[in-house]
Amino acid sequence: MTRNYAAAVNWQQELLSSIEVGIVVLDENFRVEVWNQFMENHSDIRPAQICGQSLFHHFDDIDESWLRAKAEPVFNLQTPVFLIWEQRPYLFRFGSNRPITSDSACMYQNVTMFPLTCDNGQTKQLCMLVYDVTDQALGKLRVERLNEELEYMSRVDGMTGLYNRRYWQERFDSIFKLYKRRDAEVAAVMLDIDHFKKINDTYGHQAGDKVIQTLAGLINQCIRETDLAGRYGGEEFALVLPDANAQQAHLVAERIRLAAEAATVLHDDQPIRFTVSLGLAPFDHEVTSAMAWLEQADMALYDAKASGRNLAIVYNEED
Ligand SMILES: Nc1nc2c(ncn2[C@@H]2O[C@H](COP(=O)(O)OP(=O)(O)OP(=O)(O)O)[C@@H](O)[C@H]2O)c(=O)[nH]1
Repeated sequence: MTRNYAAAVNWQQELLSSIEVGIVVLDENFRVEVWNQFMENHSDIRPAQICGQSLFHHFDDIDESWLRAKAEPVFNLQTPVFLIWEQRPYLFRFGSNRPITSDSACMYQNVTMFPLTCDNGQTKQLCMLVYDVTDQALGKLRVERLNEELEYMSRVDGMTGLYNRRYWQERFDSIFKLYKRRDAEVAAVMLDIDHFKKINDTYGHQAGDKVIQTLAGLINQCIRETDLAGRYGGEEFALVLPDANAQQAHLVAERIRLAAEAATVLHDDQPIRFTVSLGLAPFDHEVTSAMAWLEQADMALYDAKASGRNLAIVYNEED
């Protein structure tokens, strides 16, 4: 061995040891030929323990048939293959050395596999480069989570947890368009707390807020998951009940009305009772816009108020 050649081999060894990337060389049977310092540090497996042995023998949580299928083009077509953390968070289950306050117990990894070609042009080995992308992945996951939270907050009324008016209206408009093309039943409901001003005036605004929150909870208990409930205004709520004809929607409305009538809200040890009025409008193909449909429910609500309150009334064109 010449002096220059020996020095080059030494540098290569140092390079393999100091680089902050995992380097693994595998033969066609997935036996390990090279296992650098990065891999040793994170796995606690020394090269002498793993070289010459099957990778799967040491990492039985790696899905063998999946990895073999992924590596096939590297051996057969001599093309590189990339495994990214978004598809699988990691190939090797290594602990993350991030602070325990971070959300990751494991190291997120991107892995590149590329062919090592012999002089005769054949590929008998592949090289894996294992990149620690934990910071990048956690950053991206955090941004995604924040965006989801923002989207949720932009749709929901902070006081009740029901949809806010803007989002409810948006969904209502698309439901209207959908049912215009369908031959199916759906009903819109508007409901409003009776004499709410009196509740505010008697018990205070905070007590009024509690009544609104209690009613929102009752509405949620009385409707299906597929129904759409929103806070339309101060003490006014709007619902859409898919697959409900006038009679079925009236049953739901009555359930809400009776639940409100039976509820007691405690504020400063004072029991507060309240009732609600509801107006229902089953979808009618003749109706020309979502707004016109909602106005029918509003007219029925007006009717319920005018007829004495604590009532659920179905819109009737003749009235
Ligand atoms: N506590 C509280 N009050 C609100 C809120 N939004 C609106 N209000 C009050 O709700 C009251 C609604 O009063 P009105 O529209 O006169 O209706 P009402 O007293 O319920 O009478 P009817 O609907 O005719 O039975 C007003 O006093 C508003 O100030 C809110 O978020 N919290």
